[in-house]
Amino acid sequence: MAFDRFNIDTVFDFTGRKAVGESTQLPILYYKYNMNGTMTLLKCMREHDVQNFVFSSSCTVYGAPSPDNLPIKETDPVGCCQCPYAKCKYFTECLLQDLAQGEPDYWRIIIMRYFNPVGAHESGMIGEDPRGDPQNLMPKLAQVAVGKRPILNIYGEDYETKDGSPIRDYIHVVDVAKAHRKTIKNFQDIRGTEVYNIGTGEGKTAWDMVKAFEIACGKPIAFQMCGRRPGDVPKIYCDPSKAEKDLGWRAERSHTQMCADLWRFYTLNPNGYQDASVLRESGLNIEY
Ligand SMILES: O=c1ccn([C@@H]2O[C@H](COP(=O)(O)OP(=O)(O)O[C@H]3O[C@H](CO)[C@@H](O)[C@H](O)[C@H]3O)[C@@H](O)[C@H]2O)c(=O)[nH]1
Repeated sequence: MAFDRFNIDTVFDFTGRKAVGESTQLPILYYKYNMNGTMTLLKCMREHDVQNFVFSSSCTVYGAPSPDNLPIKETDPVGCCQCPYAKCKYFTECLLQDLAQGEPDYWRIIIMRYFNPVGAHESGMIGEDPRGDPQNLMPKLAQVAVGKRPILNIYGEDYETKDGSPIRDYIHVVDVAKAHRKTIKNFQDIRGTEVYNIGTGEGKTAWDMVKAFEIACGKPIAFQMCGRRPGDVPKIYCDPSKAEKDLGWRAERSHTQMCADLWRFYTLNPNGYQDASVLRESGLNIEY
């Protein structure tokens, strides 16, 4: 087991399934993967005296916030969740709070509430390679652009937004990675749990992302308007100022850069990581 073989002081838990719509169809799978895995990990950590834990949570724990309550802060209410995926994140946050209350001088737990991470590393060598049918907007958009999928469904045209499509706080995945690096220096100041919003603070509609992606790939995206997707919230974006104050982190990359980097990854890797052995053998060393 890794805990016996290595001298571990901090665990980052990135595991789990992550599709809102899919979770409404497969709740047992979500409860099994997204909660049992983290519980087992925490048990092993305690047995091996590892105190520092960073949990990948999600903005979905805020449920569907009132438009008057945006941008959303870490202190705003959580738990009124719209789908099983979100409930698993919320229940795991509850477990972490309970652990910290039980042993306040032992655990040092950072909960990162990601908004919508998208994009790829600017080298075009590291990106998302979904197995099977992707559920999220950006990989689907990229698949339409490369011709792997005929058309993009746009879920909802009657939300109260400038173009009728839902608003999200899309954040470049490299900015998310950088936020994690910042946490490592901060554990000495943490007792119990600390929660951070990891977003840009700016809301974009699904249409904004489609238009930005069309510019990145230089071609129109075939689309069709569909009804609302179960479990979707109309509008959410965050106040990320706590992460800036405590961790010295803020998002630096725009939504146009997210699209450009994602498109570079797809054009350089049309078969995803099927060719990953080539990457390993090349001795690639990517700097963050
Ligand atoms: O084919 C698609 C897929 C999505 N959307 C819309 O695009 C937006 C974003 O959807 P998606 O990319 O699936 O993200 P979310 O449902 O907002 O949830 C994502 O973002 C959360 C916050 O980080 C994560 O916790 C979840 O894992 C992740 O699925 C939503 O308005 C969807 O309705 C479409 O219009 N068509």
